[in-house]
Amino acid sequence: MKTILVTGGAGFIGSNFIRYMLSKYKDYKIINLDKLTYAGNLENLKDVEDNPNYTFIKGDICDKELVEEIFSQDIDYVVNFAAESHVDRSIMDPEIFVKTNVLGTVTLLNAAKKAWEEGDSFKEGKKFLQVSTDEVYGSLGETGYFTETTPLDPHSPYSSSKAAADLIVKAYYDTYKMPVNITRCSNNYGPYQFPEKLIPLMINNCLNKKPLPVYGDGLNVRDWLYVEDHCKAIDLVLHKGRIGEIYNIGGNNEKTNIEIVKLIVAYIHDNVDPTVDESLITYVADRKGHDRRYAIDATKIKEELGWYPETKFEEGIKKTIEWYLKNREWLKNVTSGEYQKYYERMYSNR
Ligand SMILES: Cc1cn([C@H]2C[C@H](O)[C@@H](COP(=O)(O)OP(=O)(O)O[C@H]3O[C@H](C)C(=O)[C@H](O)[C@H]3O)O2)c(=O)[nH]c1=O
Repeated sequence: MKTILVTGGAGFIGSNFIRYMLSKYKDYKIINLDKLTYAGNLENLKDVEDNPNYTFIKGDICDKELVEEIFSQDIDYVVNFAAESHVDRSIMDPEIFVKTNVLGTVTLLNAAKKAWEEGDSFKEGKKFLQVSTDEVYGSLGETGYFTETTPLDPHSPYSSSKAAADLIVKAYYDTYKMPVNITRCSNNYGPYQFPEKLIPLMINNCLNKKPLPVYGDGLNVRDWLYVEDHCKAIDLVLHKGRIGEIYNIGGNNEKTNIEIVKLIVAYIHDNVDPTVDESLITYVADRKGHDRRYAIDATKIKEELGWYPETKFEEGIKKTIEWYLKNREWLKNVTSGEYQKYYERMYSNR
């Protein structure tokens, strides 16, 4: 029996992780601490809300009192998903990214340290897992891959805040020998992703026959990872990762943005609405400081823990689009109200 504190569990990756863990470990307790920002949604966990092993707490990881109170329970693992994660929003409004991503991480680390310390060391079997991103490494040219030893060179306020948090986590290992791991994943896709990110945004716009805004020349490259494969990797690192280590988690699946958009258009055209076609694609002003290419070398996690991305992209993207088609009500709910204002602000002057 283990108790895991999952932060940001009502978000995209966090909710997929909670679902995965509850179904795999019937005797694990999961506490989900989530602030329920615009991107966190309890609808994402409707199917598990009555599970006796699952508890939800609404709150901010920056709230020291609340976090310390949660640690009055015997927490074995922390998996810190809670983060402001959208690069474009970080360009418009950096402050909240530093607050949640950096200060929030330190608040969690401090509470875990206080609860787990035993004399000069830490109680057995505890771990703090920081979920990070390949964006901390910066941008690649046409060749090469990020390894765990690639120097940090973040460019956006978002990636800089994540790099700062990674360094704080590392400092707690270097200084206090706190049991930590850092994972750095590539671009995730799959069910429950908020439609500010490329794939669900394009699906939603196709379904509403709205222009498909492609930044710059559309040739930026991302390495796409199916969210369930990411959850499996985190589970492995949590249980078997060597203390103090960083693990890259990549999809081994590089695609240009325009390839992704055309693929979504073709799927919707062929399966849903034949009037949706590539004429919806609209090239718009580029993202400021837009990283050109991300590509991950995931040799370490494969060799040490036997993990590799199992889901082929063709299969994953099909499952993803079909999930959005089956969950149009969810899509409609998350894109009403505030989302419209965000969309106007983000795209009207591009
Ligand atoms: C929303 C949008 C995006 N794009 C481009 C910009 C990027 O080159 C690519 C993917 O953008 P997105 O914002 O979905 O994701 P990234 O900026 O690569 O970052 C994502 O993957 C990493 C790992 C994280 O850590 C971030 O949290 C996560 O948001 O599509 C467009 O061309 N048009 C659009 O409307």
